Order: sequence, then structure tokens, then C-alpha cells
Amino acid sequence: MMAKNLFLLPGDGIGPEAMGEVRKIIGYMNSAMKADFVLDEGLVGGCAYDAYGAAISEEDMAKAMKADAVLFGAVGGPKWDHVPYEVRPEAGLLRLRKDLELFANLRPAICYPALASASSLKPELVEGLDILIVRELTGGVYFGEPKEIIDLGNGQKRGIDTQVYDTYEIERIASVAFELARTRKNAVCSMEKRNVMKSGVLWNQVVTETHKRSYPDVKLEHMLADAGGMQLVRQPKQFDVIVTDNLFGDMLSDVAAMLTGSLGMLPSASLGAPDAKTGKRKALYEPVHGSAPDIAGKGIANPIAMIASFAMCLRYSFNMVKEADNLEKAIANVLDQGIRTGDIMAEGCQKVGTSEMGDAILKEFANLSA
Ligand SMILES: NC(=O)c1ccc[n+]([C@@H]2O[C@H](COP(=O)([O-])OP(=O)(O)OC[C@H]3O[C@@H](n4cnc5c(N)ncnc54)[C@H](O)[C@@H]3O)[C@@H](O)[C@H]2O)c1
Ligand SMILES: CC(C)[C@H](C(=O)O)[C@@H](O)C(=O)O
Ligand SMILES: [Mg+2]
Repeated sequence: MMAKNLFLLPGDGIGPEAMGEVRKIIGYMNSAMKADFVLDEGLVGGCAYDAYGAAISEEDMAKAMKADAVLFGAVGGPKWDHVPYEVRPEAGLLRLRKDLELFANLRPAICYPALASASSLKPELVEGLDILIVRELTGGVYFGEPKEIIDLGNGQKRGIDTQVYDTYEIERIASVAFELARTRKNAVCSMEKRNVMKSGVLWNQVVTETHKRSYPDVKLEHMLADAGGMQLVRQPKQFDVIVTDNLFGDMLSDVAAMLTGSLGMLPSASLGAPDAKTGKRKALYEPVHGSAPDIAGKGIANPIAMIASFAMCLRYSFNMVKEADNLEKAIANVLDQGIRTGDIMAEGCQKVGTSEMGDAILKEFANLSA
């Protein structure tokens, strides 16, 4: 069997705590299931800044490039609020996404039945929710030039960010959304602001053309992104796949996270294009949440987003579909048993810390895999 090379970047805050629980699962898979994962680990974010004065070292970038998949925890925190913008912790994540060309960010928002009452919405609105946000990840205002603050010389400054999208960038993310929709409920809702932004006009045109040319069997709807945000909290179950740009996708996925009960529940996969020769794609798996400085170091963070991100890794990078299904089922079973971290705690449930939650999921996973 070919070794599967995983590069771990736990990062800052709760990143390492959540990653520790994935490490337990990988350890189990290697020993009990002969999974042959080979692990290497690096620094990203504030901890990399403390060690090298950069948000990620060149050596770790090279390792990320070579790995079969990267597992990423979280970066950032108040300790690094005042470091120069170019080397702030978040720059490490943005560089990984850009240099590995991880243009497709898949952010599923699934409301596990046991958590319907943990959402801030009425249970009937979120029960059975299963939507997928497909966020463009290497373009838009995150990376467009110019991006600067200029001195106007009259006591005023001007902050500039630039939203740029080319046809090919919209086409490829739309295609990912349509392909995925075909494996689900076959419906895509594209969100932009064509009423205000030129990039929104182009986005709308290209998605429409891509649909007409290659995916006429998929149901396509367009929505202005602000109205889309409203619909997400009004009637979230109307959606199947949402495709949107980098910034709207960032915001809408945090909104979607709360439909599932907590930011600590939402996994994501950041994928590149399949290699023309090998068919393999570069990939990084990252929970949607950040480093949660308010709870870091206390052993109380919810590791489910990180563990579910590893399940996505099994599915998308290694085609280990059965194992991915079992890991997701293990999460659902543990929630059914009433085991909860603080962020999803409910009356009558058993409150546990990060490591107990990880252990409970691993135990279920082992049972299901036996
Ligand atoms: N992918 C990433 O690395 C990433 C993502 C978002 C934010 N950030 C960074 O993280 C730092 C903090 O940002 P923020 O506070 O806006 O967002 P955050 O996601 O870190 O936290 C928001 C809230 O959600 C809670 N939360 C998040 N994840 C949780 C988990 N797994 N279990 C329990 N509770 C959880 C936190 O305690 C906090 O109250 C910033 O520096 C930000 O740039 C990093
Ligand atoms: C940390 C930050 C750069 C990142 C983003 O804005 O993309 C985060 O909010 C996310 O959702 O992954
Ligand atoms: Mg975000």
C-alpha cells in the first residue's frame, strides 16, 4: 500500500487542541486499520511568526506543496494583533490557499438531528439541514491589486481593496458547484451583487453560461448576496448548493455555521484542480472556525469541526469513503448519546472537554469500523 503523506499545521489557540483529537484517530487507523498515514508537522500563524518572523516558513510551504493533503487547525490571536500586516498569522493561511491554488472551498453545513435545538433558529427550521457552500478561495477582494493604504497628503488616508474576477475563475468554481450538486439534490444557488458590482455582473453571466453549456440538468437560481444571507436565516432548507465569491462565502459560511449549532461544528475542504497526468488534487482541510482565543488552552474547545474536516480528507484526498462515512456517523452517534462540549451544551446532556469528546468519537468510530 502507498504511504499517505499528511502534513499537519495545528497553528494557534485551539488549533493544536483540536488537531490532537485528529491525531488520536490517525494513530488508531494506522495501528488497527493499517491505514499507512505518514505524518509530518510544521508551524503556521502566530507560532510561526514567533519562531521565524514569518507566518509560514519556506520549508513548511515546500512540505505543504508535496504532501498528499494538509490538515490545518487555526491561526491568529490577540498576541499578534500588532505584528506587521504582511506577517500577521492569517497571511500564512492565505499564502497556503494561493500558492497551492486551492480555489474551491467546500463548506458543508449539516444540522445533526441531536443539535436541532442548539441552533439560534427554531428547531423546525434547521432539523435535517444539509447545505453545501462552495466558496471561491483564491480570488476576489482577498487577493486583488491594488491593496493598500495611501496617504492623500491632506491629513486623510485611503484604504483600497480590489475585487477582481476573471472568467476562468468563475467558470471553474461554478463547475465544481454544479458537479457536486449532481451528487446531491441537483440545485445550485449562485450569490453575488450584480446590482452594485461589475464583478457581480460578470459572475452572474459566467455562471449562467456555464450552466447552459454543460449543466442544463441542474436547477440554477441566482440571488443577490444580501438577500441570500437573509434567506439563509429565514428558510435555510430551501438551499442545496450555494456558490459564491471569496468574501461573501466567508461571511455566509459563518452564518451557516450557527444554523448547525456552533462554529465548532463546521468543517471545510480547500481543493485545487486535478493534476492533468495523475488526477490528484492539492488539498487542505480546515475547520471554518478560528483560534478562539477566549477559550484557548482550557481544554474545552469542540473538536468536531476539525475531526469532520479529517473525514472530508479521507473522502476527497484518499477516496476512503467507508471510513469517512463511519467517522461522520461516529460524530452523529456521540451527539445522539447526549455528549456535548460547552458550545453545544443542552439541558440533560453530559458536558465534556475536547479530549473526552475526541475519545468518545474515536470509540464509536472503532465500533463502526470493527
Ligand atoms: N481558519 C482560521 O485559522 C481562522 C478562521 C477564522 C478566524 N481566524 C482568526 O481567529 C482569531 C479569532 O477570531 P474570531 O474570534 O473572530 O473567530 P473564532 O472562530 O476564533 O471564534 C468565534 C467564537 O466562536 C467560538 N468558537 C470557535 N470555534 C470553536 C470551537 N471549536 N469550539 C467552541 N467554540 C468555538 C469562540 O470561542 C468564539 O466565541 C482571529 O485572529 C481570526 O483572524 C482564523
Ligand atoms: C482567517 C481568515 C483569513 C479566514 C478567511 O477570511 O478566509 C477565515 O475567516 C475563514 O473563514 O477561513
Ligand atoms: Mg471566516
